[in-house]
Amino acid sequence: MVNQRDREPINQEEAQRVRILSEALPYIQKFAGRTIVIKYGGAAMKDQALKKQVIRDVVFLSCVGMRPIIVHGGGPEINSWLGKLGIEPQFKNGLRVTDSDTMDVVEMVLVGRVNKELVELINQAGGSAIGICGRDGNLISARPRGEEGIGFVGEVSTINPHLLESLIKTGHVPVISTVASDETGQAYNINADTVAGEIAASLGAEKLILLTDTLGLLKDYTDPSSLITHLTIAEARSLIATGVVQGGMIPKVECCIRSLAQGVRAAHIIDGRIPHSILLEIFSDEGIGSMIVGSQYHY
Ligand SMILES: Nc1ncnc2c1ncn2[C@@H]1O[C@H](COP(=O)(O)OP(=O)(O)O)[C@@H](O)[C@H]1O
Ligand SMILES: CC(=O)N[C@@H](CCC(=O)OP(=O)(O)O)C(=O)O
Repeated sequence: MVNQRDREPINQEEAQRVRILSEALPYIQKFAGRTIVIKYGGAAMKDQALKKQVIRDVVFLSCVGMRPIIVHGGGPEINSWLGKLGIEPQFKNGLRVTDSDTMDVVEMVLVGRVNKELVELINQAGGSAIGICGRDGNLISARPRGEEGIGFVGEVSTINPHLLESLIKTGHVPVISTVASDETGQAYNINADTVAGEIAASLGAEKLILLTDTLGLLKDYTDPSSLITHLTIAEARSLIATGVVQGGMIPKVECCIRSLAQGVRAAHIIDGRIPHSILLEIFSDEGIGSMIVGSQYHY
């Protein structure tokens, strides 16, 4: 071991490392014990190296005393398995048309593959993940969305947060697939953004973070320099009404608004393609991507 008096003076690289660690302290203190719901979308899951960084970020949050929960998607992987089985994926208003065969594939892919891979990666990175779907512990009761010709697409009827509360209190990281059943046991396919928003609301989460494949909310989504960094619920509603927010971004903004109205403190739409985007969001004042807040929020 080097005697302290013989040690070289701290070099620039070490100084930088120490500064970064020291700057993290106020955020660790602010968010320790707080629940952070992260929706990890299939679009941001395509790159295996990035996926491992997302997982490390989640394990980091858990190790410093925060309570992360992952709600995952997996749309591209479902499409790929449907293709292997000769079934053409179909969508209506961004939601998958889910007949009985498609429902079986959705459940097999989300619960059997995507969920277990994420659980495995978290555990390999030193965390303790538990994979569940809406059916486990009566977490989510589903009801049909009831739109003509859309099949077994569901929406959340109720959330029972007790199982999640006991898992996060004991340091586990719940990893949730968004398949749930109704009172007859019929399975439904629910959009993962919607589920993440409802879970965040039911737990009074500190933050809802939606990881996707765009910088955040853009005024003009062909122009990256038009990123909207901060906005209120009212401004978010007007972006939908004026058509600035379109397609797959509509359910994201809607679930942010719904969760904020039910007490979540801040909702973030961030770019999962940026390495360590979760840490960049949580451990800096400026954050990244777009942050939507309720009117009572103080920066
Ligand atoms: N105003 C906007 N700002 C940014 N992206 C937008 C906007 N309006 C629509 N989009 C689209 O929404 C997409 C994200 O939704 P989606 O593809 O459903 O993501 P995920 O698979 O992560 O759930 C973006 O890639 C972008 O094409
Ligand atoms: C009803 C509906 O569309 N369900 C989605 C559920 C998965 C999901 O939301 O995945 P992403 O977040 O990767 O898009 C689907 O079947 O693709």
